[in-house]
Amino acid sequence: MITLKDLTKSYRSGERKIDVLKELDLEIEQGDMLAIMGRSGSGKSTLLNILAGLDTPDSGTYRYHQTYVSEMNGNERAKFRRQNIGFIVQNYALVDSKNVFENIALPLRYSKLSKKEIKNKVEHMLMELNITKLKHKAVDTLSGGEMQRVAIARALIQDPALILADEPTGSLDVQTESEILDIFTKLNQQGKTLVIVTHDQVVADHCHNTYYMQDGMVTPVAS
Ligand SMILES: Nc1ncnc2c1ncn2[C@@H]1O[C@H](COP(=O)(O)OP(=O)(O)OP(=O)(O)O)[C@@H](O)[C@H]1O
Repeated sequence: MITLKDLTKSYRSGERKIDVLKELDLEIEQGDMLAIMGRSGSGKSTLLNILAGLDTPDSGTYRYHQTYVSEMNGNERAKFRRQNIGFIVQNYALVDSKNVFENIALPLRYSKLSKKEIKNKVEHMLMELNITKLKHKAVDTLSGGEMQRVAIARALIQDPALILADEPTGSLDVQTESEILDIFTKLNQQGKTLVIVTHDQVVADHCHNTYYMQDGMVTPVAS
């Protein structure tokens, strides 16, 4: 599904150049559920942002099925992202001024769907994630677990094939983490591919494969 080849990425910080990715290679199979672990600052978020098309490598290639994302311009990447990627972050990134329904509907704002079609889609998503009763609530009144369910619903509303999650359970208690992991497992069983950046071995244990990021590269961890 995905082939990353010889990816490099550096950042400048004043006079200093930080080489974050150093000729990184990675293959991700369709239907995989993959954890990426590694120390703070090792480049996990950088890698995830490149996979999402939010950031670009300095060199190397990123192939998604038959298309080269690494050759796309900004507009093409934005379209690629809308069509293929669901992105979930640790702190949910919900819009406080909008309620649960409106947050989940956000990615559809440029779609050609009618109001009724959007309503149906969002209501289906609310049901799937068992949060129908939260529909009209302000997001800043929700618990962490509820916020993450809303964020997952929003990430899934366009039915992306690839779900990228950056520390998705990092702010949650053990019980809520377990519920979110069950949701991820169910999504994977429905055919979604998941890549999860995590510091948490419990999360990695739920995945089929784990990679460790170090020295700008990823290596598989034997299970
Ligand atoms: N936009 C940026 N400008 C400058 N330096 C950056 C930028 N983004 C990341 N970095 C640096 O690149 C390195 C890798 O950062 P990254 O966030 O990818 O690591 P990480 O493994 O996800 O860390 P953490 O586990 O703490 O989230 C760090 O040294 C970071 O300071």
